[in-house]
Formats: sequence, C-alpha cells, structure tokens
Amino acid sequence: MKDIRINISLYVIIPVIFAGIAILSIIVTYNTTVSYLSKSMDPQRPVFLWGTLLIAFTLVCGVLIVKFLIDPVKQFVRKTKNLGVVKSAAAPTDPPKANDDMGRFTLFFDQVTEILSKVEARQLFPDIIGQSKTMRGVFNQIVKVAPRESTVLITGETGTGKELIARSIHQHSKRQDKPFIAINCAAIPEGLLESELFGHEKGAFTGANRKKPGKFEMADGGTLFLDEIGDMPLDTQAKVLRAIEENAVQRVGGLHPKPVNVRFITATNHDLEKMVEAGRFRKDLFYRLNVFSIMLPPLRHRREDIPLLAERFLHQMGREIVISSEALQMLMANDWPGNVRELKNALESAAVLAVDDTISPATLPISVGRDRNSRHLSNGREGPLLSTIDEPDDGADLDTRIKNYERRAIVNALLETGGVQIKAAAHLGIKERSLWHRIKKHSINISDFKQ
Ligand SMILES: Nc1ncnc2c1ncn2[C@@H]1O[C@H](COP(=O)(O)OP(=O)(O)OP(=O)(O)O)[C@@H](O)[C@H]1O
Repeated sequence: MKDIRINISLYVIIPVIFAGIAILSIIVTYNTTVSYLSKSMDPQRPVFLWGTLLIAFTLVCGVLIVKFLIDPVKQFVRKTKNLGVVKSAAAPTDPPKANDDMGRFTLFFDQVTEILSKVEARQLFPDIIGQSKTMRGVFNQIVKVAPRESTVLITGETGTGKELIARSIHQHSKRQDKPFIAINCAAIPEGLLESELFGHEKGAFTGANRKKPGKFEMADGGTLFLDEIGDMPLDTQAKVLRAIEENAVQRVGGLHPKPVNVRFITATNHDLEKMVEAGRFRKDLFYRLNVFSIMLPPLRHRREDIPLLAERFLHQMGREIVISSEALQMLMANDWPGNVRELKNALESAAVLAVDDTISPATLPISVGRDRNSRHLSNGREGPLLSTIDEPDDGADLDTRIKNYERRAIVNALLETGGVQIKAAAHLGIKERSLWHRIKKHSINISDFKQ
C-alpha cells in the first residue's frame, strides 16, 4: 500500500492545538452556564471544575509539545558533542554562558556552524591556510565572486597571499580549465612591460627578432593576474584600460587589434585611492578594476592562523619537525611585517637550525620577537637568517651563545653559497676541513642547502 504522508507545518499545528483548547473552553463554559441557569442552578462550581480540567489539559499539551520539539534537539546536541571534530575544536578559555535551554542551544548551534564553516573552508581551499574569522570572510568572498566574470581587485600588504587568492578564484571559476597567467608589473622594466603585456611583432624594436604573443593573448579564455598594478606606469595604464574595454590587444609594432577574452584579477599593496588622488593612478582604470574588492588582512590581525600556517609549512618540508610551545608563542607575538611569506621563510631557516628536529626560541631568526627594532630591516623577501646574527640569546650562558652564533654563521654561509662548502668556508675565513668538522659538530644537514 502506498505510504501517504501529510506534511503539516508545526507553525500550523501548534497554534491550531491551542486555539482548539481556547474554543473548547468557551464552548464548555457557555454550555455549562446555560444548562445550569436553565435549571435555576448556580453554574459557578461546574464552570470552575471544567476550567481546572482544561488548564490541566493545556499544561499536558504544552509539556508534550515542548518534549516533542526539544527531545530531538537534545539528542542532536548529545550526539554532536561526542564527534571528534567538535571535541577537538578549541574550547574558548572563557566560554559564553546561557541560563536557559534555548540560550544554550543557540550557543551550541553557533559553535557547530563555526566548525562546519571551517571544515568547508579546508575542503574548498586546501592550499589556503586560515580559520580566523577574517579569512573565512575572504573565503566567502571567493566563493561568491569566482563563478562570476567580474574583475577583482585584491589588496593587502606584501606576503599576505594575494597571488594565492587570485589563483584560487581562477580555480573556482568557469575558466578553471583555461590558462591562469600572472605578471608582476613591478618586476618588469618599464620599457619591456608593454611588450610583455601585449606582445610584439618581428622588428617592432631593436632586439625583437621574432614575433611574440603577450600575456593578454596567452591568457585568452582564462584569467590574467596583474600583480602590483599600482606600480604600472601611467602610459601603460591607459593601454591596459583600452584593452580591457575593447576586449582586444594590439601587439607592439602590430597594425590590427586582436580580440581576446580575458578575466582580470589585479592586486596591489598600495592604496590605489590615494594614488588616484595624487594623480599617480588613472581614475577610470581604478573604477574599471575595483568592481569587486577583496582586502587581505595582515598576519598580525589574524594571529590565530599562525599555528596552522606553521604546521602546514613544517609539514611541507618533508621532515618530522616539531616546534616548542615557547617558540610558537614567539611566532604568535611577532608582528610579521612580511606577513605569511616572512613566517614561511623564518620557519624554513629555523628548521635548518633545529636541534633534535625541534624548533626552539634559540633557532628562530633574531627578528622574531627578540629584536623589535630590527623588524623594519626585513621586507619579508629575504631570508630572515640573513639579517643581523650578532644578537645575544636571551638567558643563555656564554658557551651556548657562542655555539648558537657559530651555528647561525655557518648556516648563513651555506644558505648564501647554496651549500657549496668550499665557498662557504671562504665566506667564513676558515679551511674547508674545519668547516666540515663544524658541520658535523652541529649536525647540520648539508643537503638542506643544495639548490
Ligand atoms: N593563507 C595562506 N596559506 C598558505 N600559504 C600562504 C598563505 N598566504 C600566503 N601564503 C604563502 O606565502 C607566500 C607569499 O604569498 P603570495 O605571493 O600569494 O603573497 P602576495 O600578497 O602576492 O605577496 P606580494 O605582494 O609580495 O606579491 C607564498 O609562498 C604563499 O604560498
């Protein structure tokens, strides 16, 4: 027999039950009063009795309904609390409190929603580490904008992961099977930028021995990522604007424009609005690019992501390396002007120095937490170990400091020479044999430096 189910909303059932009880009370009271009065009897007592009965009935109904509604919720909460993912979610040190069931459920549901959104972010964006609220906001923005064709402007300090985000937008877009072409506008000499972007014909300028397609053409059908757009010269900005508006590019020395179908993602660590005000960036291009903007927060504004990032970077090194809790605390306290890139570099060099495969405060670069004044020296692009190494190790005795100094100096020399021992020895002003002994003494793994 066919299973017939009637779906009636609780929004209807519950009000109907209580309205029914109210109507029943009126009918019973009315009938009792009329019947007793017609017999010239006092209706007070029977009406009171019926009323008490109906109140008890309403109470029972109310309790049953609440039980019917709350029991599954309680069951859900009990089962969910036993799930590993919920248990392992860090419990806040001072958890918010609620005095009643509904308040407690609401708090729990909020917690579950937060855990689910973290799990979703991990699945959707496996390459991007970040579970802070701000990073989850960024993930939401990516999910929204990726499938659309809108131009995206990503802003944020150096090393915050702008290129990573741009790639992720491409990977989640309809153009994912087409090329993603990136060009760093700041890294290319002014005279070459236009030919890099638009390509050139043979003989267009001295040295143009053969024709070459530009990045626009290479990105046809896919995504073109213009990194450091704020560093683009004004003349080139005008040409890029024309190319974007006409969906066509003309190679340097070419006669006819060539149609291209490109989605643009741009990034900058400059304040483009200020640059527009100062006349250093074209207003029309700014509005054309700033259709959807994503602001990447600096690492110091999302310190809770640091342990996860550290874990990922150490894992990527392919060695079993752990980090002591003191060292982790120092990482979390640092301001990271070079952001994630600087953190990554710091961990790479600390891993080289690690004793017994453990990163301790002594193996972290000087710039991390110990020498606030030298922070401005590090722009995050160079290895942090290449900064000053003559700082004392807080609290360590002289022998340990000398040992640490020696180890750092050797590691620096090996880093600078790509692990070529004869060159590193010359850098340090010692014999190659002496360097070899010291490398053994400090258990430095020379293969870590080979390029
Ligand atoms: N959230 C993140 N998760 C994992 N790795 C990250 C994250 N953010 C940045 N990185 C890593 O940090 C490095 C710098 O990232 P990226 O080049 O994307 O930064 P950027 O903001 O484009 O820097 P710049 O402005 O200097 O070009 C890369 O190695 C990248 O993989």
